[in-house]
Amino acid sequence: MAERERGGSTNNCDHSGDTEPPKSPEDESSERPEAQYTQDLKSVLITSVLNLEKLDVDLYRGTHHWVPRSQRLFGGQIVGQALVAAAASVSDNLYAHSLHCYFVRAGDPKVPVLYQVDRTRDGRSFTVRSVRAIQHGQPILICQASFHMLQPSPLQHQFTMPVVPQPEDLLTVEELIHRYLSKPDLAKKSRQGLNKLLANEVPIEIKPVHPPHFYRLPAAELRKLFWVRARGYIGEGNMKLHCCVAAYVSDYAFLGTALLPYPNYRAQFSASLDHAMWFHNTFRSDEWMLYECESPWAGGSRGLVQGRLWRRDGVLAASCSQEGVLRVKLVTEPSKL
Ligand SMILES: CCCC(=O)SCCNC(=O)CCNC(=O)[C@H](O)C(C)(C)COP(=O)(O)OP(=O)(O)OC[C@H]1O[C@@H](n2cnc3c(N)ncnc32)[C@H](O)[C@@H]1OP(=O)(O)O
Repeated sequence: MAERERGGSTNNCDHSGDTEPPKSPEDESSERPEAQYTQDLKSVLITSVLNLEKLDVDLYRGTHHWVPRSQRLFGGQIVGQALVAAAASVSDNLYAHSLHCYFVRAGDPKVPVLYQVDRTRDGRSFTVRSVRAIQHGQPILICQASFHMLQPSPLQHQFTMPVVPQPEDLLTVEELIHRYLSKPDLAKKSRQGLNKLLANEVPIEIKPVHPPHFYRLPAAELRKLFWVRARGYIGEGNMKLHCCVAAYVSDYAFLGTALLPYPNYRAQFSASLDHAMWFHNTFRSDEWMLYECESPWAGGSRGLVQGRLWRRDGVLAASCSQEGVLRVKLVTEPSKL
């Protein structure tokens, strides 16, 4: 990991000495042998994106890796970095259980983001942190994160994970794009669009359960299901870090779920307004998780989306919610992703 100056880095992603949360037998998920991981490159999410530079007590600086075409900062990056900053000031026996964020200004990809942490309260079992992400002297995100000491309880239930094909039986987005690109009759404009998508250096891997029809109007599909994991190796590490990675991942393509019932409309302007997450169980963000996304409501140029991140053994890892502004126009072609 590249060392940062001035007091080192926050996520200290190796965390090899960190205490891990106790595991129940169903928590033991080992889908890829450790030997195979070691051949992979370390995830850029932990070497760079979530590796904040510590400037002072409770003050950090984060830089950008992948910037979306909108040229505003990716919301998941800001939430993930805010959670890294918050987690740095809580003790090792506390785990993030929820966060609530508002995106109040568009992030500027030309300058870094400062994260200022307020130690709101240290309780007996719960600890709360407030984080302001700042650019040009003004907040772009306000985030509240709460951490909890593990406390066993007889109350325990969850929904059941949807039955879907396993990731090994599905293609990645890149493989799907290559398949389209191999079609000789593909229009030049479509080819250019797909090549642009390929050039995206998104640090996460995705396998859609229902492969998108990039250039045909899809049948109205109300639920989005895809397998997702961080690119590269993160390792058992500590659970706080996996939550930060999941926060990053959870915002990717999330708001688009609210457009699924409207294949004839394309977003002219879309931006997430808020983002909330609840962490339920231990998981590894560098292992395949099923992201089940649905939109219970849209109206008034806004849409609400809700998501569930499932471990592949059927354990509910996290739940997410987001509202976004969606200003659309009528089109004859569907969106490209
Ligand atoms: C989908 C990707 C997921 C993401 O990661 S998004 C990244 C994370 N989220 C964000 O960056 C959002 C940050 N927050 C913000 O930018 C602002 O708070 C937010 C949501 C724009 C609201 O700020 P306001 O000042 O109230 O802005 P606004 O809504 O009035 O204008 C925003 C742009 O929309 C335009 N607009 C306003 N009313 C419109 C209308 N009726 N029809 C079409 N366009 C309209 C308005 O001109 C403005 O455009 P522009 O930014 O000036 O180019």
